[in-house]
Amino acid sequence: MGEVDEAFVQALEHRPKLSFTEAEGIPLIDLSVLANPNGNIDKLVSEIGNACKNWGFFQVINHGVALETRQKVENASRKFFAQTSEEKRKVSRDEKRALGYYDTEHTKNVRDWKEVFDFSLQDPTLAPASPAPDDKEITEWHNQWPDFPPEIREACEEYAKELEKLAYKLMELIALSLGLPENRFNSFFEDQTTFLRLNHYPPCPSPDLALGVGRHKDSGALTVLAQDDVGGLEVKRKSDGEWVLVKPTPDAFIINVGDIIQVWSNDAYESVEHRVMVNSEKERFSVPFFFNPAHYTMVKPLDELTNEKNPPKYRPYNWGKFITTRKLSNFKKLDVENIQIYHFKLQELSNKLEGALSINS
Ligand SMILES: O=C(O)CCC(=O)C(=O)O
Ligand SMILES: [Fe+2]
Repeated sequence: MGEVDEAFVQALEHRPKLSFTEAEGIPLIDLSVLANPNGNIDKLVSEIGNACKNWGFFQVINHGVALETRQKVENASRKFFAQTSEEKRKVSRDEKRALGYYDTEHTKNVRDWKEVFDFSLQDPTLAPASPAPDDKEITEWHNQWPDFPPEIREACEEYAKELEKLAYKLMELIALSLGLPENRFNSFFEDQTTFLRLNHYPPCPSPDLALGVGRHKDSGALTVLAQDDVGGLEVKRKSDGEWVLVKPTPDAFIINVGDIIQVWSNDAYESVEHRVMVNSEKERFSVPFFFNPAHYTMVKPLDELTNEKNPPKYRPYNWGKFITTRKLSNFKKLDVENIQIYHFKLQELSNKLEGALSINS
């Protein structure tokens, strides 16, 4: 099949299997008890803790986000992506503008079969001007709203606010599940760098060779994802390393632990690899909400979760510098692996550190 450009072709070992065996899927958690002021949340906290520990991924239902709010974004997203490239490129992301439309993202140096539109929850969002460790200059990320469809801005802003409430609730439940006070994580998000992404995966002539998104872990704290009814998201099951399809569940959100929770929890909860398969017939849409802390956050294992027997497994890293290093890497092909949390891991892999730091220079 010569129809897919070489840039999209995955190495043999990373190509998707197009037939699946029926496998145990990620946990489904009912959040309805949160709507009841006298509800006992102990059972819920333990379900969330088990899901974070054993899977790093789960779905939630009865989450309090109105279906209409979600549908408005999905409809606006369909209308936006149905336009010509020329129209979409009027709001392009580039080295200077961190947010907007983009269709050449690479994951692990292979191009993804997708196009995206990024916008941040807080407009503007403050972030470092460059990845250089000594550069203290701060810049503002501004949203770039397209003219069409006219309702896209309001739909996205309303959705982002609703999702933020859900993300805080989930972080509170995760804090409780780690034996921490409910509000332990809240202050990290005061000047948050949270952003949302409209993903469009067009039909692909060779779904056996390319991926919508190559295998990766999410680098932020927590991801709350809405997927449509097409399916394609696969999660690497912790118990046996098999890729498991996350079957679409109507009106559910898919939640996953990101790298920052992994570090905060000192590996009690792990960020899990996932990827997106594409489909030769159907296009697919999804909307992740990436809940990310303030740029000045020094990410490190929480003092309460470490002690002499369980010493910190990571040295602190600056979240703003991490994310700007990642963003910049989208615009130049790296000859080294992109920055990853294991580069900050103590003891193990310390020789990898040199390679990671050279990205910054
Ligand atoms: O589209 C999806 O289902 C997941 C996308 C994803 O993993 C990401 O954008 O980080
Ligand atoms: Fe992801």
